Amino acid sequence: MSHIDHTHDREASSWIDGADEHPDFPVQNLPLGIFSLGDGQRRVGTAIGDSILDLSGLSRDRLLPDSVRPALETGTLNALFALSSAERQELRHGVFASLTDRTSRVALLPHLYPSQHCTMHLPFTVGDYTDFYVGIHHATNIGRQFRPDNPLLPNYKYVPIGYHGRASSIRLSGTPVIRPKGQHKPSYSDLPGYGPTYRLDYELELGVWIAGENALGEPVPISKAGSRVGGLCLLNDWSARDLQAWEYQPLGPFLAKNFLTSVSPWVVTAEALAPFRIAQPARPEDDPAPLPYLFDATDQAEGAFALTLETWIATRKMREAGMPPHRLGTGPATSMYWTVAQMVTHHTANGCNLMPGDLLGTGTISTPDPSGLGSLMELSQGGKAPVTLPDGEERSFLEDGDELILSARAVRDGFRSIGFGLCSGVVEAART
Ligand SMILES: O=C(O)/C=C/C(=O)CC(=O)CC(=O)O
Ligand SMILES: [Ca+2]
Ligand SMILES: [Mg+2]
Repeated sequence: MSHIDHTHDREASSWIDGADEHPDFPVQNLPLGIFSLGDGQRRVGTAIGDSILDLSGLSRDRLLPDSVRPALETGTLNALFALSSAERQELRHGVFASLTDRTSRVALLPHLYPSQHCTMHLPFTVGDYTDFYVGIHHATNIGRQFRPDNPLLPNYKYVPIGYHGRASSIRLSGTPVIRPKGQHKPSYSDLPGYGPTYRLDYELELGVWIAGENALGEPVPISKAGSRVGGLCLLNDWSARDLQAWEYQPLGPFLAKNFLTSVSPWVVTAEALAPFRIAQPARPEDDPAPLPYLFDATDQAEGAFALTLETWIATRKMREAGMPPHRLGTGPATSMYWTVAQMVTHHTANGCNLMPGDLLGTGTISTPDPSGLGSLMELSQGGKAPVTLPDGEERSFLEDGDELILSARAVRDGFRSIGFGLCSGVVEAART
C-alpha cells in the first residue's frame, strides 16, 4: 500500500528559498490545494515553503505529465482524485523533479506566487460528507456525559460508527463560526426553548479525502480500501452540545453539527504520507477481533498514521493583549479504534458508492489522558471544571471572539517531518 521513494529522502533539497527549513511544506510534502490570484481563476497548486506553485499553469506550459493535464484545468481537485494513485504519483514525481533541479528554475518562476498573495478555496466540490466516531477515548468520555451508565455502546467494537453529515456547510479554515441557534432544554426546565447555543464546542478530527469511485452496489474490499484514501486534512466538526444532547436520540447528530464544518486548505496526499504509516495499535485482549470483512493484515501493519495533533485557543482579550494562542492539547493520532481503510470498507459494505472528493471525518481524536483531549466538553468535563487560560479567563465552552486553531505534523525517525498547515475559525455572535 505505501510506497517510499526518492521523494521522501530527508536529504532532498529544493532551490526555493526557505523551503528546506519550512516546518510544514518542505519538498517532501507537496500538498495539493486550490487557489486563486487577483483574476479569481481557480488553479491547482502545491505549497512549497512560503510559496504556492501553480500546477495548472505549469501543465499548460507542458511542464507536467500529459496524463494529468485535463484534471488540472477544472478548478477543483475532484478530477485529479478520480485518476489512479499511480497518476497522482507521476504528478508528484514531476513536481518534485522541478523543485529539486535548479535548471528548472527559470521555467518555474512565472508560476510561483508568495502564499500571502493567494486566496485558498475549498479543494473539492464535496458531494457527500460522513462523520465517524473512531476516537475511542472521545467516544468513552463523551458517552459518559450523555449516558453515564452506558458510555460505550456494545456495537462500538464491531461497527465503525458514523452518521451522514452535511456537505453544503463545509467551509475552508478561516470562515467565521456564526454561533448557531437551536432548541435546547436546560436541566432546570421541563420545556425546551429556542436561541443561541450556550455550549459551543470544537472537535479535533482528521478529514479523509476520498479518491476513485466504486460503482453503486459494489463494496470496496478491505485489501483495496487503502487506495481510496486520496489524502488527509484537519477537520473541525463545530458542535453545539446543548442542541446535541436534546436532539440526538434516536437518530443521532443533526442541527448540533451541520451549521459548519471547517477543513484545512491543503490535502496532504497519501503519497506524501507513505513514510508515516505505522501499525494500528493492537486491540486490548478482551476486545473482539474485527469481523473478517474489516480485517486485513497489511492494513493492521500500516493502517495508522504517525501524526502529532495540536489544539490552540486565542480569545479576543488575548489577541487584543498581543498574547500568543494557548495550547489546549497535544497528542498522537493513534487513539483511532478503526483505520481509515476500515472506515472506507464499512461505508461501502452495503454497496454505498463513495465518490472522488467525498469527505470522511474520523471522529474526535482524544488521548487517554487529559494532555490531548479533542473537545472542550471533555477538557471542562461538561462545564464542571472550566479551563483557565494564561490571561486568567476561564472557558467551559467557546465564547464569541474565541479563535480555535488545529494543527498536525507527521513525524518519524529517519524522515523529514511534514505539516498540515492550520484549520482555524473565530466565533461570531449569533445573528439576530
Ligand atoms: O452520542 C454520542 O455519543 C456522541 C456523538 C457525537 O458527538 C458525534 C460525533 O460527532 C462523533 C465524533 O466526532 O467523534
Ligand atoms: Ca464529530
Ligand atoms: Mg459539523
